[in-house]
Formats: sequence, C-alpha cells, structure tokens
Amino acid sequence: MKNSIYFIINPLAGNGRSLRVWKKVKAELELKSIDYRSFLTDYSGHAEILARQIATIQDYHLKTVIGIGGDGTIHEIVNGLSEFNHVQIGFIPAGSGNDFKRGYGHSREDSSIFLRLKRQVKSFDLGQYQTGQMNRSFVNSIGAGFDAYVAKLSNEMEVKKLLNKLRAGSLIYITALLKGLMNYQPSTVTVTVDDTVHVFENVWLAAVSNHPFYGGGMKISPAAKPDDGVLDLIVVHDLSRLKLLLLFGLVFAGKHTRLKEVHTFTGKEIKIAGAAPLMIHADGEYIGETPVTVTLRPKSIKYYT
Ligand SMILES: Nc1ncnc2c1ncn2[C@@H]1O[C@H](COP(=O)(O)OP(=O)(O)OP(=O)(O)O)[C@@H](O)[C@H]1O
Repeated sequence: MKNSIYFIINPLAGNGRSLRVWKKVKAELELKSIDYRSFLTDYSGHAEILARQIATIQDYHLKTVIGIGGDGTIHEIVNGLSEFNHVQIGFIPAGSGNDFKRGYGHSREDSSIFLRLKRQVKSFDLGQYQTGQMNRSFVNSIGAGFDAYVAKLSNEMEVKKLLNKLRAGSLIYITALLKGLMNYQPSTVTVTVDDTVHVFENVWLAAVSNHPFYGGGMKISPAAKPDDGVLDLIVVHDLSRLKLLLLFGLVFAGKHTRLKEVHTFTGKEIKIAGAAPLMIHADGEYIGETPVTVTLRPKSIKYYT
C-alpha cells in the first residue's frame, strides 16, 4: 500500500506494556481513518528483518516506520533501515530502559499517534560499530568492560519481568550494577581516538555514546549530542569499588565527569581494545568481545522527535 504508515511492535517489550500501547494506538488510527499496516515480532531479531523487508518491497514509496517497544526494538529497526535513508522513523517507547526516548528529544509521552505524526522530523547521526565480522548500527551507545557485563547481567536477570510489571524498569539496571560491582575485575585498555592512542590501567569501562543517556536514564556522556557529527567517549579507571559506586550516584546528574578518574574524549573514529578481550554491549545488548571500532554517519537517519 502506497504511503501507509508501517508499525513494528515487539509484543513482549516492557513485559506486555508495548502490546497495551499498540491497542490504544490502533484504536486511534482506526477512529481517524489513518492508513496503516502493522507487524508483531515473533522472535529476537525479527524487527530488523521486518523493517528491511518492508523497505525493500515498498522501495521509495515507504515514508514512515514506527516502532513500539524498548531500546532493543528501535536498535533492530534502525539496523533494518540503515541503508534506506529516506525513511522517517518514529518510536513509541514501551520498554524498561527507554534511553532512546530521552536521547533524541522525545520530551513528553504522547498517547496520540495523530499528534506524534505532526511532530518535526530531524536528521541525526547514525552510530556504527565493527567487531569481528559484525558491521552494524547503534542508536544509544557502545560500551566495553563493566557496563557490558552489567548489561548482560540485567538482560539475564530473573526479576526483570517482575520489576517491569511494577513499572520499576530503572531498578533492573541498578540491581545488576550492584551485582556486577562485586564481581568485575578492571583491566588494561587501549583507546584510539582519531589515530591518537591512549593506554589506561585498571579500567572499569570505556563507553562511546551518541547522546547522553544509558542504563535507564544515567547521563553517562552529558555533553554528547546526537547530531553534532562526533562520538563521545568516556573512560573510567583506577577507582575503588566504593568510589565507583559513588560515581554511579553522580551519573544520573551527569556530575561524574568532574572526577579525576573519569576521562572524556570526542572523535569520529574510536577503537577500544583490551589487554585481554572485554565484553561489549550495543544499545544495552551483549554482542561479543573487543576489539571494537566505532564510527558514525553524520545526519544520515531521520527520526520523529
Ligand atoms: N516475540 C519475541 N520473542 C522473544 N523476544 C523478542 C520478541 N520480539 C522481540 N524480542 C526481543 O526482545 C528483546 C527486548 O526488547 P526491547 O528492548 O524492545 O524491550 P525491553 O527489554 O522491555 O526494553 P528496554 O531494552 O528498553 O529495557 C529484544 O532484544 C528483541 O530482539
């Protein structure tokens, strides 16, 4: 169908919240006779396949794809559409973390899809990462070390469902963080920022961001902007476990960058390598191990804000 709006919904995101949101959106679409088509995801990775298939079949007729789910869903949709720069991407956050919403200026929850579609569409930088044979896009951040370990723990956590049900999504990350803090061993990490090499000892984490937020509202890179043509890197090292815990107290306000153990850089190409392989996450999902190279394609993706 020409000029239809396409919806991709992860029915499991936010422990079913996504499906409830979709029911409301669908009712409004029908009430206002807005032309749409919708697809529910059946398995992990399905949103990416659906987005790519829709764009391939519709070619230049495809104008708008709207995702409903968590950050994992938007990550998949963006990867599916990364070669279709003309498509405008909308997102209705219904997951547990929802950092995409914070980072790209979705300032208020809009229950009306009609109002959402009247919003401005803006071009943003598209983050890219390459590790091993993997060459993909990200929307929020790439992290190596402790934060990837915590992301892995939080995704595997038994209580995730319960906390989601209680609408206490941010607690998932905090619980995993405390568990990770007790077990993670810092190590030597080399970061290369636009050809300048920096070696750090006792590194907890090295994270590259396209906007300030991760982990459900933490301002990990407070100065990052998703449309400034550069990536923001933060390296945290030489901290005791207790001081790292205090750092996470400061990170919600973005005040942690004042600590001498926190180093920030900006660049267009950032490489992270550990003396021993470090776990990596992309947008909060564990994806493998270092080395990883992070770049961006300036203003090459369009989102409704
Ligand atoms: N039908 C499905 N069955 C199982 N997993 C699915 C299905 N559809 C999508 N997924 C996977 O669910 C994972 C989590 O989705 P998503 O991130 O959207 O929600 P969330 O975890 O509730 O939110 P957030 O990431 O913001 O915390 C994604 O990695 C996605 O691939």
